[in-house]
Amino acid sequence: MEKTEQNQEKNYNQQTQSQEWSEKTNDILSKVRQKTPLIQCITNYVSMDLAANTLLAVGASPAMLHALEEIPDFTPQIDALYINVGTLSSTVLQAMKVAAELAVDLGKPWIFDPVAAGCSGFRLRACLDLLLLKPTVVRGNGSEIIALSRASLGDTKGADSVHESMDAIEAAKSLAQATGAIVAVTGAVDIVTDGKQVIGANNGVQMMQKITATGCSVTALIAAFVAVDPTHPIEAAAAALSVFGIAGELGMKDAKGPASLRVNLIDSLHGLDQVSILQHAKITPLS
Ligand SMILES: Nc1ncnc2c1ncn2[C@@H]1O[C@H](COP(=O)(O)OP(=O)(O)OP(=O)(O)O)[C@@H](O)[C@H]1O
Ligand SMILES: Cc1ncsc1CCO
Ligand SMILES: [Mg+2]
Repeated sequence: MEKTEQNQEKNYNQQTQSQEWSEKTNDILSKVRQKTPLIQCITNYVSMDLAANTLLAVGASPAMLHALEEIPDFTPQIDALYINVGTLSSTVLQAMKVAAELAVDLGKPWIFDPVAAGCSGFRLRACLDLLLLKPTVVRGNGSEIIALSRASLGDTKGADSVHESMDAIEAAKSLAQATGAIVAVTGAVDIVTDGKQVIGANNGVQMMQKITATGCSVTALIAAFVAVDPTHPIEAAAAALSVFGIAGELGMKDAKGPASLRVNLIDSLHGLDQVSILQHAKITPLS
């Protein structure tokens, strides 16, 4: 086959794969709207409002219940558990561990956001302990995923990343291999890996970094997507990342800055339809 023909075939295959990913994304969002999964969120105080509104906007039911005493009654009722260590304390860490163990025992997915993992010994140890409890998906920024994969304190700026997501691809792959979790890294390009294949989701706008807890909220969204498609967590994670990014792109059109984008993001998520998803989703295999 000639080189131009080979290139044409490669382009055709890539376009077909992208189209299939867009359709998958639309299907999973439709399932969330139909099934309205209940998501228990043990998350940080900063993110509670935006994460709950993100879940409601796509049709899921958020429940921000984090008391240890409530876990035996409540966790059996949920469709997925979301754990985020953003404003960690020893009390809430205990509740996180008990809830994660129970979710695993009950066969329910749990999704982990290791905010600022490389910032302090207490936080790093807590994150490494939680990883041993077998999360279905881990989603962090570049610095968080690099710190976890090296199991060491590292270059980071609190909850903000000092790394590009693409710089964390190898770290994400080795973390996925070591833990058995699907690992997602957000940034200019979001990536998702099971340790072998790497999928890129290329939606979103830079201004999303200027709204606190957008990362926490997209992890909550991943939990809702995995809740309705628990046997395909890599697809569910890529779809959630793309959907959140598309909502950011649409919301940016008449935003004046981060505050109006925050409002528009929720409106766009709520109004997202098949046409917008098929037109805007940019998910492609990177390897
Ligand atoms: N440069 C960028 N261009 C486009 N989208 C971006 C960019 N940077 C981040 N995003 C998007 O912003 C959202 C949050 O990602 P980010 O990596 O900032 O998470 P985070 O650092 O964990 O945030 P937080 O801790 O505030 O919750 C994701 O949906 C991501 O795709
Ligand atoms: C700013 C901040 N600090 C702890 S959690 C959080 C929200 C973004 O991760
Ligand atoms: Mg974060």
